[in-house]
Amino acid sequence: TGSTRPQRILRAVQKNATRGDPCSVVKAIDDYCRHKEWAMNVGDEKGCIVDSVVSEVKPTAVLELGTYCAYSTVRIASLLSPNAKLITLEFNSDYAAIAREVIAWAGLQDKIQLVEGASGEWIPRLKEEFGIETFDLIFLDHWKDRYLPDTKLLEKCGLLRPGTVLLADNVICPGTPDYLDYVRNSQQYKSKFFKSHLEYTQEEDGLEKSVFLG
Ligand SMILES: CCCNc1ncnc2c1ncn2[C@@H]1O[C@H](/C=C/CNC(=O)c2cc(-c3ccc(F)cc3)cc(O)c2O)[C@H](C)[C@H]1O
Ligand SMILES: [Mg+2]
Repeated sequence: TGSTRPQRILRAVQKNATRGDPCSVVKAIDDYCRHKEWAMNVGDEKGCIVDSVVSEVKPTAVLELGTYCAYSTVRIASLLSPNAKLITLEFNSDYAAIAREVIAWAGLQDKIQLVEGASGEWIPRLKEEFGIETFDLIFLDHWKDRYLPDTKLLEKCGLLRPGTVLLADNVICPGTPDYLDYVRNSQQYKSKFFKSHLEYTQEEDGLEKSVFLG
């Protein structure tokens, strides 16, 4: 009954990061996953691209699909304006528990609402449960075969507006072919690929930024 990788990541945060300092939390996770054991965080290289998109969009309502250890949750939330909110969906209760601790260590509990549940069940409830009209930015980083169905569900639920930005991780590795095909060929999206590398490796990967046109 040893520890899990997320538990070891949380321990690295508690050991090496300063409470209330999101940047030190991000750095502690990157240092651990680069030098001790790989984990599927968006990472520091793709993370800089995420930062630039967040800074450009200046979102007040952000949705993240797939929290895992809350690396990207903390990274994005640390860049948000005082009144902005980030909702993150995680359906694995063990990961959700770790993520809550990482978010607390970063001191970002007031900006982040972690919802423990599946995207398919919760996307239709976000308007009613959280008073959301539409999202300004959506970060997709959950199971890769769920990017497309969940994007269609977001459209159906009226959670996208002209200008909403969808930012998708791993469009090369592991890859999200059906999603890429959809956003790149649909008249409803203006899509752009940001070439990068798989977190902590030299493998090719990248992010797809798709603006919903309505
Ligand atoms: C009901 C299901 C849908 N609804 C859901 N609703 C809520 N939460 C959901 C849903 N589906 C999944 N989640 C949660 O999101 C997380 C899942 C994250 C998944 N990420 C990857 O698989 C990946 C792989 C590699 C990779 C690359 C190269 C390799 F060699 C190995 C691995 C790299 C990367 O950057 C990656 O993000 C978490 C583990 C899982 O519980
Ligand atoms: Mg990813």
